[in-house]
Amino acid sequence: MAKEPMRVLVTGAAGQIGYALVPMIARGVMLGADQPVILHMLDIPPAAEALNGVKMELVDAAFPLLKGVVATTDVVEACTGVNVAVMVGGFPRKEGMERKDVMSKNVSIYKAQASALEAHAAPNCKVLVVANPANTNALILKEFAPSIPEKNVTCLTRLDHNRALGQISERLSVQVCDVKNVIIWGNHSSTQYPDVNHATVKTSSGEKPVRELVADDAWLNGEFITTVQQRGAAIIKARKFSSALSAASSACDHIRDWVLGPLRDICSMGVYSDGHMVCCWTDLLVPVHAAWGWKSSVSRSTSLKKR
Ligand SMILES: NC(=O)C1=CN([C@@H]2O[C@H](COP(=O)(O)OP(=O)(O)OC[C@H]3O[C@@H](n4cnc5c(N)ncnc54)[C@H](O)[C@@H]3O)[C@@H](O)[C@H]2O)C=CC1
Ligand SMILES: O=C([O-])CC(=O)C(=O)O
Repeated sequence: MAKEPMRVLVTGAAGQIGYALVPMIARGVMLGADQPVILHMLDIPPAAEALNGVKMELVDAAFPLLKGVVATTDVVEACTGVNVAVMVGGFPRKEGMERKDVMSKNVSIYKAQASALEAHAAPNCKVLVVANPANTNALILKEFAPSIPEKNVTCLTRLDHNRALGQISERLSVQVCDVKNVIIWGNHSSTQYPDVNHATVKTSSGEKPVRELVADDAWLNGEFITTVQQRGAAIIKARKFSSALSAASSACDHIRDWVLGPLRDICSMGVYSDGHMVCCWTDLLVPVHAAWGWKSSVSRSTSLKKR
């Protein structure tokens, strides 16, 4: 029997991440190839015409899984009945800025949208905050939507996780799908800690630790970490815009693993923390005292199986 459609909200849908993300959702990349979806797209009034253009393209692409599109500048209409909310709306940083430099503009957006989600989203709505500073925006959203369970409010560190996989794959000239179990600790900022201490690569003679195969601790403890930490800035320098297709794809990975699970490998996501960080996968739970991140920010890597 065909599944009931799930309603997926994308805020900032007329922007560059939105433009890359909505076709991925409509194709089943986020929720599965047998899951019909109704897309709710929100943007601000100055972007209404562009938003309508995105809607026209979604119609023109004739996605079989796409059962409806709500394109609106009304936050209540956008949030009504949504099962998944991907919060991309906000302002990106420009070259030379840190992500925290867009905080004052973006944080106020998350207060208003939290209230609308709290009042109108479906029960158990799962929220992913992408807009920067992603951890802080997620914290604001959680505070202003107290009836949404805190475990349902997350932010994106999967892009950093995927970047770490990509760097290891390039360094070792192996397929990225053969690299697993990197961890991103801390915030989606230049203070994050990409950790390869549990990471392995599938080889013809079994799984091998990344540290053993790379055999260059100076690189792993130095250039590798700064490359992942600074990758967003490097993309801005090269493209003059911040990353979009990789952010959209990583948002799909985040929600897919969360909703569809079960996980076999470690994945990284920002979740609410009481000051500790926990990394767990399969049945193994490894608590680590928080050495970075700020108090009550969302900053841990976790297996969704435990959530
Ligand atoms: N967490 C992560 O890994 C990443 C986060 N980002 C962040 O994602 C955000 C979006 O990036 P882009 O799509 O490149 O920016 P963009 O400027 O292309 O698009 C943002 C969209 O949000 C809309 N918007 C602004 N205020 C809004 C509001 N109150 N309600 C709904 N929509 C609103 C804008 O009109 C625009 O269409 C930025 O904050 C960026 O820094 C970007 C890449 C990775
Ligand atoms: O760096 C930025 O501003 C955009 C972003 O968060 C990323 O690409 O990681």
